[in-house]
This record gives sequence, structure tokens and C-alpha cells, in this order.
Amino acid sequence: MRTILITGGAGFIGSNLVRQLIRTEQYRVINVDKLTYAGNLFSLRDLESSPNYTFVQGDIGDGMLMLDLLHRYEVDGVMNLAAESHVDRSIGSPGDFVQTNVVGTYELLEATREYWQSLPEDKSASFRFIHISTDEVFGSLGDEGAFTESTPYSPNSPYSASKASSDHLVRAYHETFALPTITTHCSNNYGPYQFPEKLIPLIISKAADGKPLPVYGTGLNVRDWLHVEDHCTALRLIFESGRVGTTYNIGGGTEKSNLDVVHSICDTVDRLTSSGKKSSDQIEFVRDRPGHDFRYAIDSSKLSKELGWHPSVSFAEGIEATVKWYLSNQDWIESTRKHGYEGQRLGIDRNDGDDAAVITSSDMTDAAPNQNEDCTFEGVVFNKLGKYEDSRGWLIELFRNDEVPAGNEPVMAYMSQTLPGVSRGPHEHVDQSDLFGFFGPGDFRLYLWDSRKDSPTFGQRFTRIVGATNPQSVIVPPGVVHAYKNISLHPGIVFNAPNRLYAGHGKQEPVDEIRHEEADGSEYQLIDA
Ligand SMILES: Cc1cn([C@H]2C[C@H](O)[C@@H](COP(=O)(O)OP(=O)(O)O[C@H]3O[C@@H](C)C(=O)[C@@H](O)[C@H]3O)O2)c(=O)[nH]c1=O
Repeated sequence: MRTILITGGAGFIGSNLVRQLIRTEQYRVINVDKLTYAGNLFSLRDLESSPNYTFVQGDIGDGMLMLDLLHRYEVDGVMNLAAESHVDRSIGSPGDFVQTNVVGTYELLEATREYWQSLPEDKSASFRFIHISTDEVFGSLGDEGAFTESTPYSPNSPYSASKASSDHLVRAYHETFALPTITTHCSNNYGPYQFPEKLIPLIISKAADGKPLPVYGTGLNVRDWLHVEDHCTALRLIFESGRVGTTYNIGGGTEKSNLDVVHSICDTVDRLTSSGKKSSDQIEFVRDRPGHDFRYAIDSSKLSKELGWHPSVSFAEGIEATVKWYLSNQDWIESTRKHGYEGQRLGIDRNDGDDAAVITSSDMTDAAPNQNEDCTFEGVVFNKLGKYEDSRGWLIELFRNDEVPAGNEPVMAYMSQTLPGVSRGPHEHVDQSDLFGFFGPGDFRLYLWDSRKDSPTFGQRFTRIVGATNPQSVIVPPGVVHAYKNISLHPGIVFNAPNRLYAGHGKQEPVDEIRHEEADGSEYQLIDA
């Protein structure tokens, strides 16, 4: 039985590939995944007891770990699926993509080369390094034509540029060190276990929830849809029989405009939920993605000719099965929400050049229903923070005592860093007012609950997304419970200037703070929307 090390095997394509390889009973699989936001062990729970399956949490960028695992499990091949993969996130946080997709692939190649060079002749000859890449490295097509294996690289997004860079490293390790590599380029995958930030799972879950369905620009952009099962079959064939030192394109042969895909999903959701509503009424044309590639299409004839592969899942049956899967796996969808992503729009507004975490204000309506409403809690005061920019940089005034409502005048100040997906609170003060400043880096979802029994808004909750893309100060008076969650991909900064000294003068008094997160069954839960 041959041993394959799969990187990124807790992700969408990775977990489907792991499942297919185990199902053949011809392979032992070592699955290494960093478990970032899109890595989800919930997707592999049915494999945990399989004797041919081992999971290791790890980062491909940890070369020592990768080398250790290659030796420890006497690996016969590596299939590299570990990657940041969402174009919109790459627009908001390109650095994460360079780190994982370029530096990570380099470290993995180095470890693999050292291991492979230590193998005896027979194992060395049959060893394979399969690098899974994307058709986006070829850029965008017009109305005609399709990508072939000789199409020149022309990446347009930080995501596709990072994948293109990783492809070139893989090629160089073959050309320079003779490492037996093969690179594949696929079109858009869909199917079970896809993180609901990508078009198809995102639209399915929003259609089912009766939320607006965000279509970028005109919706006429075209993608070639490949069911993930067909993609995994192709990868297995390429691992077994592909020609070393070459590349293979893997396409679904199903080109559709985004609007057509969204309508197909709506019709299927309506039919399967027999809700009587027309989900397509929820379609909203929102601001286009910066640098939005118009069309991808793949010519898979080389793969078909050499290895006899053809897509077997039609789009009609694939989309039906996929909608059914998401509708009946709500628990899996819930498990994807622990990192703070709940379907909000991702991607940066090029105009502000800010290191905006990921959200653009005009598309927030479905992220926090009351996003555009004013907060009517007495004493809560939001103030849009203005950024003064010049050639030296920028300045933001956080507060002025001639503007702060009397009684809230700050007596101290602090700043805090909060990691991605992490929340602070819910907290409440008996006597203290806070004056928070949210101006980035990072975006936060701010939660407020009015717990003042004599308040006309007693028992009400208010949420608002604040931070890099919506710089705000907010005064929170005593009795208003407050919490905030970093919904960005990187650490976020918050400023606070309370009107009371923490622990009183000389830190000699009890702290005025009720930490509701420490109370079992607290009514103050950070649920959203
Ligand atoms: C998320 C989303 C996308 N779109 C559009 C953008 C795009 O034209 C189409 C698909 O968007 P996605 O972000 O799902 O996928 P896409 O932009 O085609 O990119 C994907 O391409 C494949 C080849 C890969 O390599 C993946 O990693 C991924 O990068 O739908 C919307 O209109 N609304 C939305 O809310």
C-alpha cells in the first residue's frame, strides 16, 4: 500500500481527495493541515477511525516538521493542496497568500527534495510531487478560447499571482534538482465541504436563509464548473500515471455565467425546500470585485488523451446534489462559523487603499441587518472618525473634550490587539463609560446590549461592523453590555479611553467590570445577523 502525504487535506478539495483515496483502499493517507479558517476536521469525522488515515496539524511552512513526517511515514508521494484560495481575501490580505502559497510551497519543496534525495533508487523513481494549482494563473479570457497547458501565465489577483509563483518554484525544482513534480491547473470546483465564501455554497446558504444574494457587477462573468469528485479522480490518475515534469489542465467543460449559476441554485433551493418563495427575487447586483477576471475556461484534452479522464458529473446533477448536501448539513455550515465569517462581503475597495481587513461598507447590508440603522440606546454615541492624510501618512482625531458629552470625559487610555476570529467581552460597567476607537488595522463586529432596566431600549441588542473600513469612535455608558469580535484575517487594534481609572487611583480599588463571558448560560451571546 503506497503512502501519500496530502497537505491541506482538511480543506474543501483536500478533504474530498482524502476521502476518495481512502475509499480505494490502495493508499495510506497522511493528512497535514494548518487548520486555518477553511480547514475543518468536521469534514473528515467519518474517516477518523480509518486504519489507513492519519491527521497531523501542521504548517507546510514548517520545513523541519514536513521532513520529519516524510521520513516517519516513509512517504511515496506528496499532493500539495495547502493554499489560501479565495480571491476576495487575497485582495484584503495579500500577505497571507504570499506566506502560505509561495513561502510555504518553497519550504515543502525543500523538505521533499531532501527526503527524496535520500531514497533508494526504486522508491526515488516512483516518487511523485503533485502540485495542485488553478487556471487563474493564466489570467482572464475574452468571449472565446480556453486555457491549454501552453497558455502563458498572466495572473491578475494576489491569489493567482501567489499560485503562479508557487507553480514556478515547483517547475524549478524539477528542472534544477530533477524532483519528479507534476502541476495541475483546475477550473472552479464545487461540491460538498466547500467553505461558504465561494460563490456556490455562499448563494445556497443565503438563498436558504432568505438573505440578499450578492452578484458582483453584471453577473455576466463566466466560470467553468468542475465537480470536486471529478477533480479528485483526475488528481488520482495523474498521481498514478501522469508524466513527470509536465502540467495537466483539469476542467469541467461547463461554462456558465455567474447569474445563470445563481438562478440554477435559486430554482433548486426553491424546489427542494418547497418554500413557495422565489429565491431569485433576493438577487442583488453589488459593487464588482476589483480586477475581476471576466472568464475562465479550460481545455482538458491533454488529460483526456493521455489518461482517458473526462468529467462524469453533469452540472445539473452536480448542483442538485450540492444544494441537497448544504441544505442537509447545516451543522457543518455552523462549524465553519467559528472564525467569524458569516457571509459578509470580502475584498478591499481599491480607492481607499486602506489595509482594510475585508469588508466594504456598501455591501454590508446582509452582514449585519441593522448596519445602517442608528443606535437608539440612550448615551451610546457613535462618531465617524476622519482620517487626515498627506505625503507623510495619516492622522485620526480619536476624541476632543469639547465634543465628548459631559460626564464621559476620559481619564486614561489603552490600546489592545485582538487576534483573528477572537472576541473580547461581553463586559459591563456599573459606573464607568468607555470611549472606544475602532480605526484598524482590522474590522470588528461590535455588539451592544441595553441591560438598563429603566431604559426604553432595555433588552435590545445592536451590532455594527467597525474598524478599518468603517472607522468609528463609540461611547458606551454604564449598563450597556458590550463585546467586539475581530472578523478580519489578521490581528486588529482597538483603542479605549474610559472615564474612570482601571482599579481606581493607584489601582487600590475593585475593578468596575462584569465579565459576562465567564457566566454559564449568559444571555449575552455573540450570535450575529
Ligand atoms: C463570492 C462571490 C463571487 N461572485 C462571483 C465572482 C466570480 O466571478 C464567481 C466565482 O467566485 P469565487 O470567489 O467562488 O471563485 P473565483 O473568483 O472564480 O475564484 C476561484 O477560482 C478557482 C479556479 C480557484 O482557484 C479558487 O481558489 C477560486 O480562486 O462569482 C459573486 O458574484 N458574488 C459572490 O458573493
